[in-house]
Amino acid sequence: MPAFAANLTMMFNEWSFLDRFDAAAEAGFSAVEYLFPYDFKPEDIQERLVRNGLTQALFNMPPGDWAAGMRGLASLPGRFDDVADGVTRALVYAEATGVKNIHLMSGLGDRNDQQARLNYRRAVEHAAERLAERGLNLLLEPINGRNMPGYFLNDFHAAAQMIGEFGLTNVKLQFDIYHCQIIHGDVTTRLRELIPISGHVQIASVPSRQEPDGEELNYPFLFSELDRLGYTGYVGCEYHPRGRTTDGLGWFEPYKRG
Ligand SMILES: O=C(O)C(=O)[C@@H](O)CO
Ligand SMILES: [Mg+2]
Repeated sequence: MPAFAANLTMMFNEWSFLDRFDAAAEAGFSAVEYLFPYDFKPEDIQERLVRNGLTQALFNMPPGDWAAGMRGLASLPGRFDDVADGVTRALVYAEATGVKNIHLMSGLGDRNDQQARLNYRRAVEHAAERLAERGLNLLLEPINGRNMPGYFLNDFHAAAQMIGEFGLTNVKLQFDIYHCQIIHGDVTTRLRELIPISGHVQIASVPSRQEPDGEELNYPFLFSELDRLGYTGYVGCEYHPRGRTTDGLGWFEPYKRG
Protein backbone atom coordinates (compact mmCIF):
# COMPACT_ATOMS: atom_id res chain seq x y z
CA MET A 1 0.00 0.00 0.00
CA PRO A 2 1.55 3.34 -1.00
CA ALA A 3 2.41 5.93 1.65
CA PHE A 4 0.85 9.31 0.89
CA ALA A 5 2.17 12.83 1.48
CA ALA A 6 -0.28 15.72 1.68
CA ASN A 7 0.80 18.59 -0.56
CA LEU A 8 0.43 21.58 1.76
CA THR A 9 0.71 24.12 -1.06
CA MET A 10 -2.53 22.84 -2.56
CA MET A 11 -4.33 21.00 0.25
CA PHE A 12 -5.56 22.26 3.62
CA ASN A 13 -5.63 25.86 2.39
CA GLU A 14 -8.43 26.51 4.91
CA TRP A 15 -5.56 26.73 7.45
CA SER A 16 -2.52 29.02 7.58
CA PHE A 17 0.60 27.33 6.23
CA LEU A 18 2.05 26.13 9.54
CA ASP A 19 -1.32 24.95 10.80
CA ARG A 20 -1.67 22.80 7.67
CA PHE A 21 0.87 20.37 9.18
CA ASP A 22 -1.45 19.77 12.15
CA ALA A 23 -4.48 19.45 9.88
CA ALA A 24 -2.76 16.93 7.59
CA ALA A 25 -1.69 14.78 10.54
CA GLU A 26 -5.20 14.98 12.01
CA ALA A 27 -6.59 13.77 8.65
CA GLY A 28 -4.34 10.68 8.79
CA PHE A 29 -1.33 11.67 6.67
CA SER A 30 2.10 10.46 7.79
CA ALA A 31 4.03 12.76 5.45
CA VAL A 32 3.84 16.16 3.78
CA GLU A 33 5.32 17.97 0.80
CA TYR A 34 4.95 21.51 -0.54
CA LEU A 35 6.49 23.66 -3.23
CA PHE A 36 8.56 26.09 -1.16
CA PRO A 37 9.37 26.46 2.56
CA TYR A 38 11.36 29.69 2.21
CA ASP A 39 8.83 32.16 3.65
CA PHE A 40 8.99 30.34 6.99
CA LYS A 41 11.72 29.72 9.53
CA PRO A 42 13.30 26.26 9.28
CA GLU A 43 12.89 25.73 13.02
CA ASP A 44 9.16 26.52 12.88
CA ILE A 45 8.65 23.92 10.16
CA GLN A 46 10.77 21.44 12.07
CA GLU A 47 8.64 21.99 15.17
CA ARG A 48 5.42 21.22 13.27
CA LEU A 49 6.91 18.07 11.74
CA VAL A 50 8.11 16.77 15.09
CA ARG A 51 4.95 17.73 16.95
CA ASN A 52 2.85 15.76 14.46
CA GLY A 53 5.20 12.84 13.77
CA LEU A 54 5.27 13.78 10.09
CA THR A 55 7.91 12.93 7.49
CA GLN A 56 8.95 15.70 5.11
CA ALA A 57 8.80 13.92 1.75
CA LEU A 58 9.78 16.66 -0.71
CA PHE A 59 10.15 20.36 -1.43
CA ASN A 60 11.58 22.42 -4.30
CA MET A 61 14.75 24.47 -4.62
CA PRO A 62 14.12 28.24 -4.82
CA PRO A 63 12.66 28.88 -8.32
CA GLY A 64 13.66 32.50 -8.91
CA ASP A 65 10.97 35.19 -8.81
CA TRP A 66 7.83 33.03 -8.94
CA ALA A 67 5.45 36.02 -8.90
CA ALA A 68 7.26 37.42 -11.96
CA GLY A 69 6.79 34.11 -13.80
CA MET A 70 10.08 32.35 -13.10
CA ARG A 71 9.65 28.58 -12.92
CA GLY A 72 13.16 27.59 -11.91
CA LEU A 73 16.58 28.74 -13.06
CA ALA A 74 18.51 25.62 -14.01
CA SER A 75 18.38 25.94 -17.82
CA LEU A 76 18.56 29.75 -17.93
CA PRO A 77 21.62 31.69 -19.13
CA GLY A 78 23.67 33.54 -16.54
CA ARG A 79 21.86 32.10 -13.50
CA PHE A 80 24.30 29.43 -12.34
CA ASP A 81 25.34 31.42 -9.26
CA ASP A 82 21.68 31.84 -8.30
CA VAL A 83 21.15 28.10 -8.66
CA ALA A 84 24.15 27.49 -6.39
CA ASP A 85 22.81 29.99 -3.83
CA GLY A 86 19.45 28.22 -4.01
CA VAL A 87 21.09 24.89 -3.21
CA THR A 88 22.74 26.47 -0.16
CA ARG A 89 19.39 27.82 0.99
CA ALA A 90 17.55 24.56 0.37
CA LEU A 91 20.14 22.60 2.35
CA VAL A 92 19.39 24.67 5.46
CA TYR A 93 15.76 23.51 5.21
CA ALA A 94 16.86 19.96 4.41
CA GLU A 95 18.85 19.90 7.64
CA ALA A 96 15.87 21.14 9.66
CA THR A 97 13.23 18.93 8.05
CA GLY A 98 15.15 15.72 7.34
CA VAL A 99 13.87 15.69 3.74
CA LYS A 100 15.56 13.17 1.45
CA ASN A 101 14.30 14.48 -1.93
CA ILE A 102 14.63 18.00 -3.32
CA HIS A 103 13.20 19.03 -6.69
CA LEU A 104 15.19 21.33 -8.99
CA MET A 105 12.89 23.10 -11.45
CA SER A 106 14.34 23.55 -14.95
CA GLY A 107 12.84 26.94 -15.77
CA LEU A 108 11.22 28.02 -19.02
CA GLY A 109 13.25 27.44 -22.16
CA ASP A 110 13.79 25.42 -25.31
CA ARG A 111 14.96 21.88 -24.60
CA ASN A 112 16.47 21.71 -28.09
CA ASP A 113 18.66 24.76 -27.48
CA GLN A 114 22.21 23.51 -26.97
CA GLN A 115 23.18 26.30 -24.56
CA ALA A 116 20.07 25.75 -22.42
CA ARG A 117 20.90 22.03 -22.24
CA LEU A 118 24.46 22.84 -21.14
CA ASN A 119 23.18 25.27 -18.50
CA TYR A 120 20.77 22.63 -17.24
CA ARG A 121 23.41 19.92 -17.09
CA ARG A 122 25.82 22.17 -15.19
CA ALA A 123 23.11 23.13 -12.68
CA VAL A 124 21.97 19.54 -12.18
CA GLU A 125 25.52 18.26 -11.73
CA HIS A 126 26.33 20.98 -9.21
CA ALA A 127 23.15 20.48 -7.19
CA ALA A 128 23.43 16.69 -7.31
CA GLU A 129 27.01 16.73 -6.07
CA ARG A 130 26.16 18.93 -3.10
CA LEU A 131 23.09 16.87 -2.23
CA ALA A 132 25.06 13.63 -2.53
CA GLU A 133 27.42 14.86 0.20
CA ARG A 134 24.38 14.78 2.53
CA GLY A 135 22.88 11.56 1.19
CA LEU A 136 20.00 13.38 -0.55
CA ASN A 137 18.38 12.84 -3.95
CA LEU A 138 17.91 15.53 -6.59
CA LEU A 139 14.60 15.18 -8.43
CA LEU A 140 13.75 16.34 -11.97
CA GLU A 141 10.08 16.62 -12.88
CA PRO A 142 8.59 16.82 -16.40
CA ILE A 143 5.68 19.30 -16.32
CA ASN A 144 2.97 19.57 -18.96
CA GLY A 145 2.86 22.63 -21.20
CA ARG A 146 -0.79 23.41 -20.49
CA ASN A 147 -0.10 24.15 -16.83
CA MET A 148 3.35 25.59 -17.48
CA PRO A 149 3.67 26.86 -21.06
CA GLY A 150 7.25 26.88 -22.32
CA TYR A 151 8.66 24.72 -19.52
CA PHE A 152 12.07 23.30 -20.50
CA LEU A 153 11.55 19.79 -19.08
CA ASN A 154 8.18 18.94 -20.65
CA ASP A 155 8.64 15.31 -21.72
CA PHE A 156 9.12 12.12 -19.67
CA HIS A 157 11.26 10.36 -22.30
CA ALA A 158 13.57 13.35 -22.60
CA ALA A 159 13.86 13.51 -18.81
CA ALA A 160 14.70 9.80 -18.61
CA GLN A 161 17.27 10.17 -21.37
CA MET A 162 18.95 13.09 -19.62
CA ILE A 163 18.98 11.28 -16.28
CA GLY A 164 20.68 8.37 -18.06
CA GLU A 165 23.22 10.69 -19.68
CA PHE A 166 24.01 12.47 -16.42
CA GLY A 167 24.73 9.08 -14.86
CA LEU A 168 24.48 10.39 -11.29
CA THR A 169 23.05 7.87 -8.85
CA ASN A 170 21.24 10.49 -6.73
CA VAL A 171 19.45 12.17 -9.68
CA LYS A 172 15.96 10.73 -10.03
CA LEU A 173 12.71 11.32 -11.85
CA GLN A 174 9.77 12.99 -10.10
CA PHE A 175 6.92 11.04 -11.70
CA ASP A 176 3.81 13.20 -11.51
CA ILE A 177 1.08 10.96 -12.89
CA TYR A 178 -1.11 13.98 -13.65
CA HIS A 179 1.54 15.47 -15.96
CA CYS A 180 2.31 12.08 -17.53
CA GLN A 181 -1.32 11.51 -18.49
CA ILE A 182 -1.58 14.95 -20.09
CA ILE A 183 1.74 14.75 -21.95
CA HIS A 184 1.80 11.12 -23.03
CA GLY A 185 -1.10 9.01 -21.69
CA ASP A 186 -0.40 5.26 -21.33
CA VAL A 187 0.49 5.90 -17.68
CA THR A 188 0.83 2.27 -16.55
CA THR A 189 3.37 1.50 -19.27
CA ARG A 190 5.33 4.63 -18.37
CA LEU A 191 5.29 3.64 -14.68
CA ARG A 192 6.62 0.20 -15.59
CA GLU A 193 9.43 1.80 -17.60
CA LEU A 194 10.31 4.64 -15.30
CA ILE A 195 9.66 3.64 -11.68
CA PRO A 196 13.19 2.16 -11.51
CA ILE A 197 14.60 5.68 -11.96
CA SER A 198 11.89 7.52 -9.98
CA GLY A 199 12.35 8.95 -6.50
CA HIS A 200 8.91 10.43 -5.93
CA VAL A 201 5.40 10.09 -7.39
CA GLN A 202 2.60 12.66 -7.41
CA ILE A 203 -1.10 12.33 -8.21
CA ALA A 204 -4.23 14.27 -9.16
CA SER A 205 -7.26 13.59 -11.30
CA VAL A 206 -7.09 14.48 -14.98
CA PRO A 207 -8.16 16.91 -16.33
CA SER A 208 -9.36 18.82 -13.24
CA ARG A 209 -6.30 18.33 -11.00
CA GLN A 210 -8.65 17.66 -8.11
CA GLU A 211 -9.11 14.63 -5.84
CA PRO A 212 -7.76 11.36 -7.36
CA ASP A 213 -11.18 9.75 -7.26
CA GLY A 214 -12.54 9.81 -10.81
CA GLU A 215 -12.24 11.27 -14.30
CA GLU A 216 -9.64 9.81 -16.73
CA LEU A 217 -7.47 7.77 -14.38
CA ASN A 218 -8.26 4.67 -12.27
CA TYR A 219 -6.14 5.47 -9.23
CA PRO A 220 -6.90 2.34 -7.16
CA PHE A 221 -5.45 0.34 -10.06
CA LEU A 222 -2.42 2.66 -10.30
CA PHE A 223 -1.79 2.44 -6.53
CA SER A 224 -1.80 -1.36 -6.81
CA GLU A 225 0.50 -1.10 -9.80
CA LEU A 226 2.97 0.95 -7.73
CA ASP A 227 2.91 -1.86 -5.17
CA ARG A 228 3.42 -4.48 -7.89
CA LEU A 229 6.40 -2.47 -9.16
CA GLY A 230 7.91 -2.41 -5.68
CA TYR A 231 7.74 1.38 -5.34
CA THR A 232 8.48 2.30 -1.73
CA GLY A 233 8.72 6.10 -1.97
CA TYR A 234 5.99 8.59 -1.15
CA VAL A 235 3.00 9.48 -3.31
CA GLY A 236 2.42 13.24 -3.11
CA CYS A 237 -1.20 14.39 -3.22
CA GLU A 238 -0.65 17.42 -5.40
CA TYR A 239 -4.24 18.33 -6.12
CA HIS A 240 -6.66 21.21 -5.63
CA PRO A 241 -9.53 20.05 -3.42
CA ARG A 242 -12.96 20.57 -4.99
CA GLY A 243 -14.24 22.08 -1.76
CA ARG A 244 -13.12 21.70 1.84
CA THR A 245 -10.02 19.48 1.89
CA THR A 246 -11.37 17.13 4.53
CA ASP A 247 -14.68 16.69 2.66
CA GLY A 248 -12.76 15.29 -0.33
CA LEU A 249 -10.72 12.66 1.53
CA GLY A 250 -13.08 9.72 0.93
CA TRP A 251 -10.55 8.26 -1.54
CA PHE A 252 -7.92 8.33 1.24
CA GLU A 253 -9.91 6.31 3.85
CA PRO A 254 -8.27 2.93 3.05
CA TYR A 255 -4.78 4.42 3.20
CA LYS A 256 -4.80 6.74 6.19
CA ARG A 257 -2.59 6.43 9.25
CA GLY A 258 -4.46 4.67 12.04
O1 LIG B 1 3.68 21.52 -10.67
C1 LIG B 1 4.04 20.44 -10.21
O2 LIG B 1 3.59 19.38 -10.66
C2 LIG B 1 4.99 20.36 -9.11
O3 LIG B 1 5.29 19.29 -8.68
C3 LIG B 1 5.54 21.58 -8.49
O4 LIG B 1 6.58 21.23 -7.63
C4 LIG B 1 6.09 22.56 -9.43
O5 LIG B 1 7.26 22.06 -9.84
MG1 LIG C 1 4.17 17.71 -9.55
